[in-house]
Amino acid sequence: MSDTTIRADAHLPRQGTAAGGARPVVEVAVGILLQPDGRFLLTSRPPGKVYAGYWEFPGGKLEPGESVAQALARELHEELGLRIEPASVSRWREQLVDYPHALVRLHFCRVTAWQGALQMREGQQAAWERLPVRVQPVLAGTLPVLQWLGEEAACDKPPT
Ligand SMILES: Nc1nc2c([nH]c(=O)n2[C@H]2C[C@H](O)[C@@H](COP(=O)(O)OP(=O)(O)OP(=O)(O)O)O2)c(=O)[nH]1
Repeated sequence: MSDTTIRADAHLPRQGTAAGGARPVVEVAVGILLQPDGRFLLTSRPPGKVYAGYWEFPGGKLEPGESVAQALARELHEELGLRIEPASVSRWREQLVDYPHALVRLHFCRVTAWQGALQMREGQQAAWERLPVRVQPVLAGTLPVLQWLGEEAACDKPPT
């Protein structure tokens, strides 16, 4: 778990804080679909959702009783028509993000195999990207992943 919470749009009021109690944490499963050549899949948030048009990794909220891997498999199928096997999913990092609309814990998973052709089932867009990414804007809670991928790529390079 990252020891820092990202506070997105800090100037905006937070929903769910009026009663003064602790804000519930919304658990979210997120998939980083990686091609052998290093490209990864970003999708745009569909019309009608908060931060519509922002780019993110595919995924969504856990339903009651679901594991992260189960939620990710369900979301990838619902949103993109892709099927994944648990063996091709590995939990990577977590990040807490404090948005005006919700406090979310993002469970980032690396996915190296999937079946099916991409279908944009929610009116979103998809792009196979490399660093630096061409699509904009990128969601605040998604930006750290780009930094982590960049750090990994730097570590993989031979010393000059
Ligand atoms: N999928 C995804 N969500 C992200 C990323 N980064 C990030 O901050 N988030 C946040 C945005 C949302 O607050 C939350 C995901 O919730 P969502 O509303 O998209 O989830 P969902 O698909 O289950 O939506 P719904 O059923 O309520 O329509 O996680 C990311 O890279 N991918």
